[in-house]
Amino acid sequence: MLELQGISKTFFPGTVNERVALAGVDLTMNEGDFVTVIGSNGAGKSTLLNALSGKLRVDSGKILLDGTHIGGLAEHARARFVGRVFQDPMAGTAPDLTIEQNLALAYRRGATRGLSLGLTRGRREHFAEQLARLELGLEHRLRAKVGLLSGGQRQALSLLMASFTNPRVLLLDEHTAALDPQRAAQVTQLTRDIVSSAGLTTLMVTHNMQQALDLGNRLIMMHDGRIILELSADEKAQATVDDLLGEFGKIKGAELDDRTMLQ
Ligand SMILES: Nc1ncnc2c1ncn2[C@@H]1O[C@H](COP(=O)(O)OP(=O)(O)OP(=O)(O)O)[C@@H](O)[C@H]1O
Repeated sequence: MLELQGISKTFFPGTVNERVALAGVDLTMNEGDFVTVIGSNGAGKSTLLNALSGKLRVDSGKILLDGTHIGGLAEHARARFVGRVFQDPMAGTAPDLTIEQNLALAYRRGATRGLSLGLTRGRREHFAEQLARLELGLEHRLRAKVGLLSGGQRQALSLLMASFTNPRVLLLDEHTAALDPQRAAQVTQLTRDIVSSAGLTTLMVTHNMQQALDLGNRLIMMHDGRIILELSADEKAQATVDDLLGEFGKIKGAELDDRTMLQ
């Protein structure tokens, strides 16, 4: 179980640039919960994921994984149990390394430095099996440099790498936003398959309302550093994009991203 208890973060406190990014967020996720996160611009969505991954330290509040406080652990220490995929397809993979080298690095994530990549025959076979799940033919290109892949292929690979070691928490930060609609749909489907087959506890930020409704079993809406709406599985199943836009309409001054408005 993952529990966020009153987590808060203010950037540049006490200055003219002060920004309250998280204002006491409480969220409890059970094992296997897949929560989609939507919100206005600057609502605190990325900051929430950064707080969970350890990229930034919160000012107050607790992050508990099965009752253990992990808020004090550095990002590299959390990498063992937190997987993350970013919006930028270039962010999750190393372009100058081959597909198998990237996978090997993901495989030993969180292990002590200095170990070899351990690219044994058995390991390569395992990688090929995993890559075959993507249905992109990458299992035949284990020694190709990742820099040669398309954005969609790299994002699919990032997703596989992030989920490879069965992380306790998977964080998806608008991971389909930079892809064309066809590739985005493919990576969305892959997300559904990978998360459900491994039963991963997942938080996914998206500006795509339909995607937020289609994926996952719960939905939260954020504004001004707070969770202002939570939908349970049943409520989410019945909700429409218009309902969500209606909820946004109730927030005074909420700025929605152009990508949200265009849907
Ligand atoms: N590193 C930072 N330094 C200063 N302010 C920051 C930093 N990161 C985020 N903020 C501010 O914190 C607030 C929340 O930002 P955050 O990026 O979490 O929002 P978001 O919901 O992800 O927004 P968007 O959908 O526009 O990407 C904003 O006011 C933002 O300007």
